[in-house]
Amino acid sequence: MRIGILTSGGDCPGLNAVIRGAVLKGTEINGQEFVGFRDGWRGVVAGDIMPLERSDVRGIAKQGGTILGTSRTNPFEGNGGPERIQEMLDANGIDAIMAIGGEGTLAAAKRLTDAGLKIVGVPKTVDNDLDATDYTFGFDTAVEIATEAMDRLRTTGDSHSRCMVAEVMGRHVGWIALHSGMAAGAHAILIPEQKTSMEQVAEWVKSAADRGRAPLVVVAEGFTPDHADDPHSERGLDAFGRPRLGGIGERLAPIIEEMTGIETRATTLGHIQRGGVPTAYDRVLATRLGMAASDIVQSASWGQMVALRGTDIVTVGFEEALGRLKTVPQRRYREAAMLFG
Ligand SMILES: Nc1ncnc2c1ncn2[C@@H]1O[C@H](COP(=O)(O)OP(=O)(O)O)[C@@H](O)[C@H]1O
Ligand SMILES: O=P(O)(O)OC[C@H]1O[C@](O)(COP(=O)(O)O)[C@@H](O)[C@@H]1O
Ligand SMILES: [Mg+2]
Repeated sequence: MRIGILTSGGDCPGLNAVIRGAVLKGTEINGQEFVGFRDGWRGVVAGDIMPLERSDVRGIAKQGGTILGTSRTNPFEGNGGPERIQEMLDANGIDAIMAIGGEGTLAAAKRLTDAGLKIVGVPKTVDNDLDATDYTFGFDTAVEIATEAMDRLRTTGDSHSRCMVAEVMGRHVGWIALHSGMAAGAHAILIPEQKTSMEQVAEWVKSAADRGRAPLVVVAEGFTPDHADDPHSERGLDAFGRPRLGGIGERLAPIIEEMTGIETRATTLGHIQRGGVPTAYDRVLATRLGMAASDIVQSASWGQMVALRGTDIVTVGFEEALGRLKTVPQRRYREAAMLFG
């Protein structure tokens, strides 16, 4: 069996560990061969293929990014579509595709599988918002980076008696904000799932300042204040037509300063959260998912993806994977909010 691997959508730390896990298990145990598609579905549509042998994945588990490159190409557009892709696979002797990506990548994979292509999936999202898996690789690394940044913001905030606003990723869900904010002892955490008034934010900030603390406010980029209708976006649309988020922290800082009288500074962490080496936890999770993905190709489980349930790697269908976003439950938000202010 010859398998083509692709990574698609936004990158995150751990993608290379998945590739290595799949190639090692596949070549050493399952008798498989591998090639890589460059830049996600773009490489599939264009037949842009690179070698992927055991020696090509040496030492890459600790490398950030993806050695295959990524894109947000839609495989049904341009010269794409299931017939053309099947022709390309036949021409290159490729039997199956292993797609590593988020809900968009898996939606494309499902449509192609429904049309008869042999595809398995590995879930990828730094936001940790896929409901069919308990955790995704990259999330732990992002939380670790954000927490370290917030620890640093707190010492400079303390020195100047300022309020510090830290903006983290999280388009639809506030998992990175919730976990890094709790870890750093934030005085307010603002997430997309929870409408919050600026009066409430100002109250938390003043309460922390009254106790002699430099307030730390953590905000997810997808947070919508209760006076706005949509998340803040000022950078146009991405390749898939979605608004590019980011900048809400800079918007909130002057409002907080105005309402509290406390000098306030904002920092947007942005892509720093997605770059660099993955944590040990993410390397282990990604390696296990890659190994399991090789196994489900071996069992011809087309239309299935590997997932984490508790501490076990399991298999779920693409429909289930695409069914629902994993949002922060109210009870988790309320638990964190008990410590605000
Ligand atoms: N319904 C769909 N049909 C085909 N392709 C899709 C669909 N939805 C999303 N995509 C493709 O999925 C990819 C991006 O989605 P995803 O993997 O979720 O990553 P991200 O959320 O980081 O952008 C792109 O290649 C996009 O064109
Ligand atoms: O700058 P890019 O590559 O468009 O990505 C930014 C977006 O990707 C995300 O990190 C989500 O990506 P995931 O698909 O990994 O969950 C968002 O938090 C953010 O809005
Ligand atoms: Mg996504």
